Amino acid sequence: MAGAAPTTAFGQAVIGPPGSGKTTYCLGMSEFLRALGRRVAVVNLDPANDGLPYECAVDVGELVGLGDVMDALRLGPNGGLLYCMEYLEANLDWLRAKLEPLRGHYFLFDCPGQVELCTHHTALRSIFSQMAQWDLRLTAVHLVDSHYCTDPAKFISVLCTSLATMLHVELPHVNLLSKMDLIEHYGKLAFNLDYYTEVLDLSYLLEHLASDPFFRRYRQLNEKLVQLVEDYSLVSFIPLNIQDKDSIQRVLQAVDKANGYCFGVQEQRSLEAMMSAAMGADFHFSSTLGIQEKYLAPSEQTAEQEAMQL
Ligand SMILES: Nc1nc2c(ncn2[C@@H]2O[C@H](COP(=O)(O)OP(=O)(O)OP(=O)(O)O)[C@@H](O)[C@H]2O)c(=O)[nH]1
Ligand SMILES: [Mg+2]
Repeated sequence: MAGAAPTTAFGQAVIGPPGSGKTTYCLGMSEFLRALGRRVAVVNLDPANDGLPYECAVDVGELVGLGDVMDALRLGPNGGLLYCMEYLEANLDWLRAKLEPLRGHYFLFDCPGQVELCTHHTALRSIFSQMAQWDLRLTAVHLVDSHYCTDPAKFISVLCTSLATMLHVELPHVNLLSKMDLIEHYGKLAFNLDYYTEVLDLSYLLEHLASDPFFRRYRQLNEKLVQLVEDYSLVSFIPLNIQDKDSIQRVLQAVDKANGYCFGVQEQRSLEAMMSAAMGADFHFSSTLGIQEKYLAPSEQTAEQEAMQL
């Protein structure tokens, strides 16, 4: 890797709110990367994740069990999960010993969905910064459900949490709008898609909110929040349809650029050339990535599923 020692490892820290699609992303991205010829190791850092759909190289559940913590310390799921992450932070030699034999792999870290872990709690950030000391160059891949584009107020809150996450996690960063295969089912968006992905002039969002009597009272607050996001001008999104290889390719190019992987000698050829060589027309994911029928856009449902619904 240009500028990278032979021991340098690369990977993605997959973060985002509960249900945003992190685990499904790790499955889809790992299949895509393996088709590209990368040796992939998926590491589960979410003690609440059970029934993992992917081949898990390291599972934090071997170190600390959320159920045990909740029982022993009489904590709820959220407090229990934060305790587990603090316990992992205090026992990083365990994680290092697990990762060492995987040198040469490309890592995907499937992280917990608690928003506070990415906006103000320090455990996850210090785990990432410790990994940087181990010469593991990560890109934070932050998933946000594209459903939030359907409501201006929700989109403003997503902009704020995305900005707070970027400033707190302190990693090269890519924001994704996930579940784009469902976007048409959410009804007509107020603006076209690149308004949301490029985060263009947010004053239009405010106009939209002002028309709602409930939000009219909070106009000044919304103006300040929008101004904060615009002042930093850090937030933008890449739309992701996890079942579409061109969509994943665009995400991977942004991720590889962010953490410097793309400047490496390992893949002299451009990613596109790698894709067409490795993918061909017949590349397909091994399953619907565990996306339950109820989440599948009708176009994705097979004929027999449709027949069953008649
Ligand atoms: N249609 C569709 N459904 C998806 C997609 N990604 C995830 N889902 C569904 O959304 C639900 C949540 O997905 P997960 O991958 O478990 O989300 P997560 O972020 O790991 O959730 P937590 O582990 O609870 O934080 C599952 O039922 C998935 O099948 C997608 O791209 N499209
Ligand atoms: Mg998950």
